[in-house]
Amino acid sequence: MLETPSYRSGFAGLIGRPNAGKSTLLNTLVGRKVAIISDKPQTTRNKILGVYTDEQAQIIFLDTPGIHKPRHRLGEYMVQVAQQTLKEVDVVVYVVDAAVEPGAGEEYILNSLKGISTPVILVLNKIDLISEEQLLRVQQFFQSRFEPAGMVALSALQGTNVEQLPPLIIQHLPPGPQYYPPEQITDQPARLIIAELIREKILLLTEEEVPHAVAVVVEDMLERPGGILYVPATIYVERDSQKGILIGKGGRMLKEIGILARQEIEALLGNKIYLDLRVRVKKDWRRQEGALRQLGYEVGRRRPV
Ligand SMILES: Nc1nc2c(ncn2[C@@H]2O[C@H](COP(=O)(O)OP(=O)(O)OP(=O)(O)O)[C@@H](O)[C@H]2O)c(=O)[nH]1
Repeated sequence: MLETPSYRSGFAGLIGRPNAGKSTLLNTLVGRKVAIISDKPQTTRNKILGVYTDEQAQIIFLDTPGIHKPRHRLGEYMVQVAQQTLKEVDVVVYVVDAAVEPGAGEEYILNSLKGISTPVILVLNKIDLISEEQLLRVQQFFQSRFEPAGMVALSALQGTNVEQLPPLIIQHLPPGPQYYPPEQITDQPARLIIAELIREKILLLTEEEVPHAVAVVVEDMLERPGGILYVPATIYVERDSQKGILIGKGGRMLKEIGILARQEIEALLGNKIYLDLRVRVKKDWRRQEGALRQLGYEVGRRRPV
């Protein structure tokens, strides 16, 4: 993990109408894996779309559900989630299709931005399709509605000016560590899958009351020298007796769970891993809202650390 005093890292909320070119932009910025990642169903509120890393900073792009599809009937919840996300991120990246005249969809988004003090970077996309006059017109339209903290006209598809975007975002990020190894585009789906695999092994090896009382949280995925991925994971149970069963005599049960899970995870990731399993008791976690939230069973912002 790179951690220098001048390094910056933080969250960018990606917004824009459907078809504005958000995925294309992320693909150009971050790499081809992003599209695959965004296909995976995820339950987290703030889905990580991709992670951009360079020498100066790391930008974690978050999805903003509820803002992308203004035509859909939105529950109050979705609107709240969207607003909340916009407030919580360090910077908002608003992607616009400059090849279409701004209409009701953009007005909806502009409205959502009202009353939010987060800096907004305006991306006028698809400049390969339009004349300079049209670009100027679109630019004026947006500038008459709000004050962007930065603006760039680019073509996500052709890559024109795309390199100008990260510096605009980075200047709004706080100092912080590199949360993810540079080659890792996102680890959310991987973490969830690994947690499920561990849980599956527990179900296989234990019986009765234990399986239902178990929650598994993969705390991190860190690259260690030699290409080994260090994966600390916590198994939560409700009672001391369950903890005893899971650990087993002389730690045998936990070891067995670890071996079985590790084999499958290595096959899945194609990487050597060091699985560091711990068992913790969280009394009656299933009944406690706070505990549930902590375990990721409810909406709530979780920094990826
Ligand atoms: N000509 C041109 N086409 C682009 C550009 N960027 C994106 N597109 C095209 O616009 C369409 C929509 O792009 P996406 O990246 O899927 O848009 P999106 O905002 O992610 O759309 P949703 O997933 O519906 O929210 C695709 O056909 C892209 O190829 C660009 O810079 N120039």
